Amino acid sequence: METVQIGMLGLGTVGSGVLQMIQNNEDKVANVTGRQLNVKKVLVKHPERHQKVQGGIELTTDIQEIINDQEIQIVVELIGGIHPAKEYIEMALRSRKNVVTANKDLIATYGPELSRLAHDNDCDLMYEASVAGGIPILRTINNSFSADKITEVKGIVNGTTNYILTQMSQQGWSYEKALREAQKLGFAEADPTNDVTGKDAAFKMVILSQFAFGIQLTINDFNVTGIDRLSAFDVQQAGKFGYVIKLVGISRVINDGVFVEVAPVLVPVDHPLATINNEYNAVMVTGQAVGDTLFYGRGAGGLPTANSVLSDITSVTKNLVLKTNGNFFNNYQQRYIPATTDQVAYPYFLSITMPDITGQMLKLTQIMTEINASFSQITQTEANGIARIVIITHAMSGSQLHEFKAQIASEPTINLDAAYKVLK
Ligand SMILES: NC(=O)C1=CN([C@@H]2O[C@H](COP(=O)(O)OP(=O)(O)OC[C@H]3O[C@@H](n4cnc5c(N)ncnc54)[C@H](OP(=O)(O)O)[C@@H]3O)[C@@H](O)[C@H]2O)C=CC1
Ligand SMILES: N[C@@H](CC=O)C(=O)O
Repeated sequence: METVQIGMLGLGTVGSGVLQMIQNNEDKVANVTGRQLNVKKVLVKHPERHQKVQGGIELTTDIQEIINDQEIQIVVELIGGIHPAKEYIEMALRSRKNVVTANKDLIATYGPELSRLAHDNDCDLMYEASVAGGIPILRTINNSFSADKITEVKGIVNGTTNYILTQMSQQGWSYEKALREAQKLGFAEADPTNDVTGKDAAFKMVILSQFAFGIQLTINDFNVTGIDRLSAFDVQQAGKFGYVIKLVGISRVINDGVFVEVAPVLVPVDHPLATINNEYNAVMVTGQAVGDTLFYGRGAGGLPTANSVLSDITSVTKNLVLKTNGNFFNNYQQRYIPATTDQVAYPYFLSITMPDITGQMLKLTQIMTEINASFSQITQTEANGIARIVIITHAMSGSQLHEFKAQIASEPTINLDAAYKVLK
């Protein structure tokens, strides 16, 4: 049987998982594709850390050793970040090597440019693992929603923050301890800033929106809020109201436009997304014909993510056998029209603090009446010289929220600490 030679860039959490899967499952892969897979060379930064690598695999710190190797037909990029990953992928594609990557930062930022380069060189560029780790969501949207009109894609698409929120609420861990553990387990990015600030989830929503709606966004086109400023008080108070707080990405068609956001939201405890814990992710895709569908699985971690990388490697291999490489991974294209804030209506959780509560409830009621909004739940507490009022509103538009914030800002003794959407 012929062998397809692979050059891998990176041998960290995901790279090690890919190596393990290729070695453990070679019979099945050969049966399915008609080819043996062999990882011939691996690019790393610190070769001294990888002395235990076996199986005749050559370690290198020089990308040219992979690019100039005529036997290598597939380059698997698992180093992460934009540079030098972008340049390495460009070199590989220009050398007519097919590319598989798990790099959402890169695909969300330069996906169209790299896809065009791949196409121009008759090569595949596939990136199933870039969204929701082990959940096969991109191919599912491509293949199984090819005719249905998708109206919304939303979900929990970052494993690190979901792990942190779960440990904080279920084990009472501090934010710092939960983050350290997520790093140890290999869920977090090399620099976890993108995880906790919502940027990693935003990259994934850019890619999901492209697959679901054919639109090309950047993460600067929509609001991105992470969990790094979420307070333990708000998490507890949401629980008392019957909600859990999750970092949720939403991409939703409203009239002719699309509303996109990544932010902490309150999810009712009986909503399917409320039950997604630890590093698990879930993506809910709503189609006009099919209605709601839910895809659930591990969103981070070596082997789950490696499974998605392997699904791309086997797809590329089948294309090599059939000589059909060079098609776009996704070629749906529509113009992006952002939904206006007037059109986007959700109930809100508003967390408000003040030194003294006297007369403030009346003030808040007046503001809500002025902006034509109303409360559905409200609670007040006082501790350590700080009074807090927490409100859940009925649905209000983004413009009403904006007006509420403006009026609160003009009140010297009232602070709006948090305003989170509430899922229905
Ligand atoms: N971890 C996860 O759960 C998931 C990760 N991803 C994505 O997969 C990719 C890889 O992630 P992960 O495995 O966690 O990352 P790691 O940080 O664990 O591993 C990165 C690897 O890349 C190597 N590397 C980094 N920079 C260079 C460079 N300039 N030249 C050569 N080698 C380099 C490192 O080498 P060395 O070991 O020698 O230092 C290391 O082996 C990222 O794009 C990430 O976003 C996607 C889904 C889930
Ligand atoms: N850091 C990411 C890894 C997978 O994409 C996450 O936590 O989800």
